[in-house]
Amino acid sequence: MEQAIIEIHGLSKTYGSLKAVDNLNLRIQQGEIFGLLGPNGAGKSTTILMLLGLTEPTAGTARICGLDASRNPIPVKRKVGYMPDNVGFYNELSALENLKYIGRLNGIPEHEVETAAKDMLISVGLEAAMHKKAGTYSRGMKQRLGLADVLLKRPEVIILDEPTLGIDPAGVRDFLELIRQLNQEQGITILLSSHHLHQVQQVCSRVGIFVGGQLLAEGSVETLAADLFKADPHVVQVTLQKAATVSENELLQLPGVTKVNVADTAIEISGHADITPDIVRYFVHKGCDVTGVQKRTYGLDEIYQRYFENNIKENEVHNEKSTGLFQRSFFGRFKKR
Ligand SMILES: Nc1ncnc2c1ncn2[C@@H]1O[C@H](COP(=O)(O)OP(=O)(O)OP(=O)(O)O)[C@@H](O)[C@H]1O
Repeated sequence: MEQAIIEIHGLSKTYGSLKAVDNLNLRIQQGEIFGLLGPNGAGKSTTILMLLGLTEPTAGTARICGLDASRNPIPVKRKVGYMPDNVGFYNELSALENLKYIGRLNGIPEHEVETAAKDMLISVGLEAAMHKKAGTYSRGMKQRLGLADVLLKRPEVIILDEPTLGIDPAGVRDFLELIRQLNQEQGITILLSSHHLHQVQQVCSRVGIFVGGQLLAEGSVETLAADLFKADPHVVQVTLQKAATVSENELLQLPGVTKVNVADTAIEISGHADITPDIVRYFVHKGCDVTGVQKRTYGLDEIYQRYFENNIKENEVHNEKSTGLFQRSFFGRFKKR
């Protein structure tokens, strides 16, 4: 089997009676952008800390860049760049001065440190602001500076913990684009932890859905969707100009149609195959004025909800209240931002 750049096997961490991470198994290949997706308290940060050798596992192993993280924390630090959710800088120093300082700490020789720092600032789009004090930077600019800081040691893997927290939508878009570029142009493997479903979906090749210390599922969004929605993978939403008498039975007679849901002028039809042409023909033949036809694709939010429907109810019966709270706050946060 091809060696993965991150290999987690049977990894657990308990704090007293709390299982923060519970028997986690995960492999991430070189060059992937992997999204660790889960709500607050799911165990993402604890997993990251174990991968960096910053906290000792209760059981299991975390290997990164061929190193056992808990046995080799210092070599791991050299190969892995870690950006926490709140990066700290010297506010009175300029971005360039901050980076030069970090470069020296990382052992970059004096005659190279200025060029190296400038190169990194240029690569993260901070060229014009490099002489400004870090204290005057916006949250988005600070995250870029954080990325430059991490890149300075030319890491093989970058771990980003909630990197887009508190950045405005345009800043998020630019930051995600930057991550994608780094991955494509420099082949850096990226592990990104987040609870923002749509952001993760935009940038990650594979995701892991992490809840209550356990990995509920992993795979590409397409694979997860195909697996979860295999009963009726194709959904067509038809909108009519005005409510018509639509016969659900007639629609159910059309080849491949498995489910019909009529709500006033909006009709949702599910099927085994792509049923769009037959559906459109049906409504036109009935003389209905069709104002919209849309094929629904399943994104991470549907996948997440389906996991809740299928797993959470059974797994967390003992903790029903907190699950409800968590579910509400998770989707609440996702929708608000
Ligand atoms: N040092 C600690 N001592 C006791 N409990 C801890 C400690 N660190 C984390 N926990 C608990 O472990 C669980 C997982 O926390 P963790 O920070 O890993 O979650 P997370 O998914 O990163 O969430 P967040 O996005 O809020 O950081 C939480 O219930 C948290 O309270």
